[in-house]
Amino acid sequence: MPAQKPLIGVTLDAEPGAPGAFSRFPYYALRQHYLDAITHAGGIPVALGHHPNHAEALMARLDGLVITGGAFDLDPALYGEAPHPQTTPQPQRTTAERALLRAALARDLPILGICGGMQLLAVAFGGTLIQHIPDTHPNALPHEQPNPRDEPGHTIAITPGTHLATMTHATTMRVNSSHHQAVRTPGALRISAHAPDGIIEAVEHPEHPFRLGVQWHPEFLIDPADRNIFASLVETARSTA
Ligand SMILES: N[C@@H](CCC(=O)NCCCC(=O)O)C(=O)O
Repeated sequence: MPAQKPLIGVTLDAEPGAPGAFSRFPYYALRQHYLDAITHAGGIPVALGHHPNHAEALMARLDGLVITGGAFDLDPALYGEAPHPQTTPQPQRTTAERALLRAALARDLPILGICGGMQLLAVAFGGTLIQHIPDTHPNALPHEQPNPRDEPGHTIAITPGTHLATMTHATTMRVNSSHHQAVRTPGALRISAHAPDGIIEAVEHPEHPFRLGVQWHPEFLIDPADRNIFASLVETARSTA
């Protein structure tokens, strides 16, 4: 009997609703790329709403977790800082995602954090963030790339000997970029990729086979190695289900 496809939870963005928007009422939102990338890798994606009290029951039924990105920022109080003027928290989403992350960690599930999700993962392991790259890194690359997000914005160098290097079989990747913040210190995680300007582009847990955060959006599948990331997530979820 073929192995069952693993169920991979995927966090959602939330919009308040407005006349002329998708709905006048509050709604969840998510680009289709996320669910498509998991499906193409052999998993079954499951969209997760913002109900922290469901987190443990949900992760008990799921085999992995993807914490997606969004046009918002973590509350800097989570890493001991005062807010920067350019920092825009989304408390309801962060509360829900922190509960899902805690529940997934407690069950030793594979976790992929994408963009803002990488930042949440780093902070959960004691890391800190750069709240607004242009202020502290004036010579940085344009990490909010001017060209379309389905095109590469810059390259990254992958740290040899890391899980990211092993799963991608790559030393460099071409990635898109859509962020104004970045990981400043990785806490208990290790750095597995940098941009040419030194900005941290990936972090991972050194002992766990798949607790990975990436600053770019691999769900666009721009670089062939992006497919390896989702394949490794699904295979880890399948083998540990
Ligand atoms: N706080 C982060 C958020 C970056 C991020 O998740 N961007 C994604 C944009 C929307 C999307 O396409 O998902 C930062 O700005 O650094």
